[in-house]
Amino acid sequence: MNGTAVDDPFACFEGDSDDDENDKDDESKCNPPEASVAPSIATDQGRRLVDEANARLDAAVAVKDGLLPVTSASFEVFDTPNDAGKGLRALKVFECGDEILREYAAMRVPNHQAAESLEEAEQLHERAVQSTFNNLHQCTRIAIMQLSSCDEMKDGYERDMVSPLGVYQTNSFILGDEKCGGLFLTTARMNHSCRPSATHIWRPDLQKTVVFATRRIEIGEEICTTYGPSECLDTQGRRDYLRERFSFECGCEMCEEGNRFGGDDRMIEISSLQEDISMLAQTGDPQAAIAAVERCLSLLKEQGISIGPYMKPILYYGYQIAIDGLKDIDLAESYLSKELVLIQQCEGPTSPKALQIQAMLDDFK
Ligand SMILES: C[S@@+](CC[C@H](N)C(=O)[O-])C[C@H]1O[C@@H](n2cnc3c(N)ncnc32)[C@H](O)[C@@H]1O
Repeated sequence: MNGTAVDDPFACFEGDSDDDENDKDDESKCNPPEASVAPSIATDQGRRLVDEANARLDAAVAVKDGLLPVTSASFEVFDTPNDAGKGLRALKVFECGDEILREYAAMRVPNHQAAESLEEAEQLHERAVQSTFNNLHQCTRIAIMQLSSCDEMKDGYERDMVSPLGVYQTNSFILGDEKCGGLFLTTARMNHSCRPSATHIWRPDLQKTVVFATRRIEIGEEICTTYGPSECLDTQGRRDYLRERFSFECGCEMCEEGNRFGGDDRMIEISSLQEDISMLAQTGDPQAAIAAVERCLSLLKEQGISIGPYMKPILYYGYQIAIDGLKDIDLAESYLSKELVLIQQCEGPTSPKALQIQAMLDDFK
């Protein structure tokens, strides 16, 4: 049977997101009345009820700290119909820019350890992952070990041979500039799509990862993010990247259905335009560079990937070329305004980057 409520032994928590503003409501839902004040119930059944209530109270606190998965009436974990294992799917309609969830890291591990060799660096990393894992609350260790692991791809591997390192490598990602990686129990359930419906961003100001819809997501539709690559590649290129980097064969709709989405031809044209833009900007042909920017933006839109990581550098190029090459302030302002809308949708309206761009726009006035 699908769904977090059934699969997850800790699934007693409700709430659209782990939003601080919702915390008070969530607490009143999760706190069983008088749970922590043991009344004088002498029976075994009474004692068991109090123990259960206290366990729920502990767990309710834990979910606020990223120690347990976030559960919600807005999405659920389900078994995907293809080879991608579990995934996240929408239980309500999300519009582009809607926040889907936010959560603290269950586990954070520093990335940069001084080492003499690659081998030593790998050993240090493995030790750091293992010792961080060992120090976690038991319920978090159990929740982590329920996640998928690239170990499972290896021949002869059984589920009970999966290691914390394998799970960490499969599910963690780098936290912005913070020189460490993080594993997030709910975000980790999002599969990759080369034409994603969502994006996840580490917000250092909140110390949380936040997931936003990058287009309308219908009820029942899978919520997918992108694991990369950052440049536009054809199907073969993207699949090679994902196989080498993450050890899986991408089965997303864009890879499976190729040219239904204009696929390879369009992606190859976008890729060559990306190269043209930087070359034209450097060789002092700003008019041609701006024409390439505009063509690129319209192809990204046609491809259905115009809200997300591909778009940001193109808009930034447009802004730079308009300022430095064309000296056209109005055009520069229009690229910056588009970038602001994009960042507000992908990182949140009060994110540090959105506020920074807003301040730049205010300077134009
Ligand atoms: C971060 S986990 C995502 C959640 C995972 N499916 C689960 O069951 O918990 C990454 C793993 O999901 C699978 N996966 C993610 N995106 C995929 C895709 N587009 N095609 C095939 N498998 C995918 C791969 O096995 C990958 O190693």
